[in-house]
Amino acid sequence: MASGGIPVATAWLMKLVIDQVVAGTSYRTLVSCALGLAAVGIATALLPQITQYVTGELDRRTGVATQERLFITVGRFVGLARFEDPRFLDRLRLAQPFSGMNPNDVVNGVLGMVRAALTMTGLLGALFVLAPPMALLVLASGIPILVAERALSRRRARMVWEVGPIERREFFYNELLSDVTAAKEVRLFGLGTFLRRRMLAERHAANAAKRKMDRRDLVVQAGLGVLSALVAGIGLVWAVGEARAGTLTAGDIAVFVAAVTGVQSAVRSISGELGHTHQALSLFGHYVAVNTSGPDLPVAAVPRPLPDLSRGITLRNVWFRYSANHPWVLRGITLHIPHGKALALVGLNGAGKSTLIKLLCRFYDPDDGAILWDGVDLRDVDPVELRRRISAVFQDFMVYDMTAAENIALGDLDALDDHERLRNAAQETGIDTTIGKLPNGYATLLSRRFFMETEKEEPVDGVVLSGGQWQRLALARGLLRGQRDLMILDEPSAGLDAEAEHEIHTMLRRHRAGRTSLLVSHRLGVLRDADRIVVLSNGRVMEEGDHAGLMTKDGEYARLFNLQADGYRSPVAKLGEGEVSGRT
Ligand SMILES: Nc1ncnc2c1ncn2[C@@H]1O[C@H](COP(=O)(O)OP(=O)(O)OP(=O)(O)O)[C@@H](O)[C@H]1O
Repeated sequence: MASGGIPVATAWLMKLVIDQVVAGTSYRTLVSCALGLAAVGIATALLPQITQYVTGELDRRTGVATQERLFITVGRFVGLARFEDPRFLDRLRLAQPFSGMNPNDVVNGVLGMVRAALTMTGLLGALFVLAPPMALLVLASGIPILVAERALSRRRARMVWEVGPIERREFFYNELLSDVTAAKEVRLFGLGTFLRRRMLAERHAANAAKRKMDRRDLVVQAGLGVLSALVAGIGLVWAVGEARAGTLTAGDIAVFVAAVTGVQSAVRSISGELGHTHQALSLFGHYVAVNTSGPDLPVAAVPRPLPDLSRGITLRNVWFRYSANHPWVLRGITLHIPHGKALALVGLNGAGKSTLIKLLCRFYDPDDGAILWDGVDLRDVDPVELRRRISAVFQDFMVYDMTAAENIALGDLDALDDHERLRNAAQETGIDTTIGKLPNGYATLLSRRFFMETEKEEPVDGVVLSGGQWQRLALARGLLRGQRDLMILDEPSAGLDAEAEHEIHTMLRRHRAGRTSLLVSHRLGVLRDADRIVVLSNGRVMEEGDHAGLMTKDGEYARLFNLQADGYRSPVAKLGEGEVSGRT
């Protein structure tokens, strides 16, 4: 605000100094005016620095507050569907501070406009005193500037939204080219050039949209600049004529020139700020839209209490598809997971096993039918409470770039500082000895993406585990959750060697004895002792029974089981033996 008044004060004090010099007033008065001018000069020098610091601090504070609020909202989404919606992901990207969203920009824009309006009003006042028609002309010349800037900022906001998906794809290729997991295939299959070209194609597409916008900006701004110069030129010619006729003093001319250029620059500044504020508001709009997007799955206002599981979980005619544009994945599934028993799900790839598990965790709701926990519909209970009762090891478990202790503790954050519990879980899955041998034991960073945080001056590298070791660690994370009502194991031994698989399954068998569990594995041998085996095919229950019963029935389960068993028992196929020999 203070800096808004400075140009006005400078122009007016300047006029006084010039007029007094010309009129030959006393030295004392002249000095006091000059001192006033000097004081304004000091303020002119200091205010931009102070403003810059204050703006920076406001940016930092609003940045923290908005990021925190945004991720509290994102954390409240119960299901997964939003994270699979490209439109939502675009919006989420634009709502984040790194994409330029900063609510403080709105505040700064408004303050900037007020500041410029203050300057403009002061200078216009001065201009009006000297030359009323000129004041009106300058004011009128501001109108096209305002209209043009508003149209430009609307266009720019639309462009930012349209470029969003393009930049997200570019980021995806960028990540692929710098990610160590992707690096193997990228190098072996020679994908570097292909991916780089795709990344650059996205960049070119984004640049083309921005260039088009900048060109439009250039043409409009140049036109506005010429218009302003014309108005100032007309004014100057008029002022010189008036001065010659003796109507204007030398000081008047000084203030006139300062006022015309000052008013014009204030009008430009107002319209520029208007454009920035409009853009900041439209980015802020994405932030507001995410924050007010409401729950992704309906949550009961007064959730029903979730009883301790005593009878079991029932799926009653469950139909599900990922969206109206996707095919049905589950087509009328009805099955019961009895309390205290182990139920195994078997089926070919894509049969719907993992989908069924996701519904049990209520990451999605069935489109039709219901899932009942001791008779209570999952839709009626608090999802946080439901998940507290479940322990799970997913097929695509997470590998966190954190320490070994943290990687296990993420299964139950209460155990973060409970070394005893972490070790017990690690011992159960046979990973304790491996962790013990790491350079920093449980405090070893299991990643080479960052350096370890140690006391040492020199940076210390993290450690990389093998696939099977990670699998054991993920299992330890699941087991850390202890005695939950339902234990879900989706391919818990996929990466393990034969010995480890046997050892882990013996341990899991012991662990799940008397507990309700759901198992999924393509290695049918490890499922054979489940209390009940359900064969899914194309989203339907095809067969159901125990191992012996299903083998006697000689249906799909028996076919798959025998196929796998034959693979182990039958001698190596003769065909091709000759071709293979001699090759490495
Ligand atoms: N997030 C998703 N969005 C859309 N379709 C999906 C999604 N996840 C899975 N599908 C589709 O649902 C079907 C069932 O997938 P699901 O992962 O449940 O199979 P699965 O029986 O677990 O298979 P697998 O044995 O290969 O793990 C597949 O056709 C798959 O393409």
